[in-house]
Amino acid sequence: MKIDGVAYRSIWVEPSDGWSVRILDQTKLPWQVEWLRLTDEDQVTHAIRAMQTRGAPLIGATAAYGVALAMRRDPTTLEESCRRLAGTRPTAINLRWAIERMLAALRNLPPAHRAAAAYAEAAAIADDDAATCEAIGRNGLPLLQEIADRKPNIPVNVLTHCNAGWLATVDWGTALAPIYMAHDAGLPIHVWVDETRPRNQGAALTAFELGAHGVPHTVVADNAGGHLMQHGEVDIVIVGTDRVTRQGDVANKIGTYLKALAARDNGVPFWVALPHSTLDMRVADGITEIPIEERSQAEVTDLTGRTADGRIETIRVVAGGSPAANPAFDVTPARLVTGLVTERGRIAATAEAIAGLYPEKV
Ligand SMILES: CSC[C@@H](O)[C@H](O)C(=O)COP(=O)(O)O
Repeated sequence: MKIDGVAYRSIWVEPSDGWSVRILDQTKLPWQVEWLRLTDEDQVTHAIRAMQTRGAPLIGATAAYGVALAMRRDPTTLEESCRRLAGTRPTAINLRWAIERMLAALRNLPPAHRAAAAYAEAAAIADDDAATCEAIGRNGLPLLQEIADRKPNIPVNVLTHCNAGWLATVDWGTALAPIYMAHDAGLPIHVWVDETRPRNQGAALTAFELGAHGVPHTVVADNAGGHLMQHGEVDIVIVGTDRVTRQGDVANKIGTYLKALAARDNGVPFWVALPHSTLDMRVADGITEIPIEERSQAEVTDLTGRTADGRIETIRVVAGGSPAANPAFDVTPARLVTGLVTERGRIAATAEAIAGLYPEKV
């Protein structure tokens, strides 16, 4: 990914000291590009909870570096640090996946060797995510190419929800990776960006990313998708995900399910892009078995933006004493999903296809 022409990853180790960890403060985007420097596990847990860093794969990589920072300070706290980091957010399974990988790599090492091994394992997780997302891009590209072939010189209209781009991963993104590759290959692409209330990941983050990459896009209110589909303005929906069950149910940002329903009603293909770290083979039924994060009411009652004179301000938009509810994710049943784009290829969202592609996970 590039910001102002400079290539970055979404997380990296500060080269000048070789141990502190840099992340973009996503609560400041798109108004300020501010790289935070994380120096201990507490800062990492805060960054994940407060969503300074977010997106399922990136949360996993950040937690892995949190373990490394904890091991640098006190290598005898491995189990406790992993428990704390794993408890920061409940829905994205990548967090548990990364912590379990860290535990497996470190548990049997003498404490004196744990810090170095933890940094190496966290770096391997980050490298794996970047390479995996790039492969997702390659495997998703033919979906867009096929549509472009059917309507030469007319933009392929993709609708996406939330942010599943490089800000949600170490690099490339999941749902946005095929879009970047299609754009770079010269396909005419236009993206409908759902604003994604309450936290506006679409309006703030996806629009920022696509703009930085020069991809034509339009931000729409979350409620616009069904209308656009009814009028033939959407060729394909591609979203990311925070957890996919062994039967293919998909947890993703709240509002995704409604897009899947509208897509089905209008014959629009609904694809879900995911890395292997997002598969949770321990659960089958997403609706009853995936814990859905409930976040603060303030995310619904308040809006943050930049004033004309450049100040970042938060204002209340909900009437006086009205309470709010804020479920952060929903589950789209596998029957509404056209298919899954993974680093190993594209498959149907069925138990058989998932088990066939990932036999080592069964
Ligand atoms: C590639 S992460 C999956 C996304 O589609 C997802 O909804 C997401 O961005 C994660 O939610 P967030 O609550 O912003 O961490």
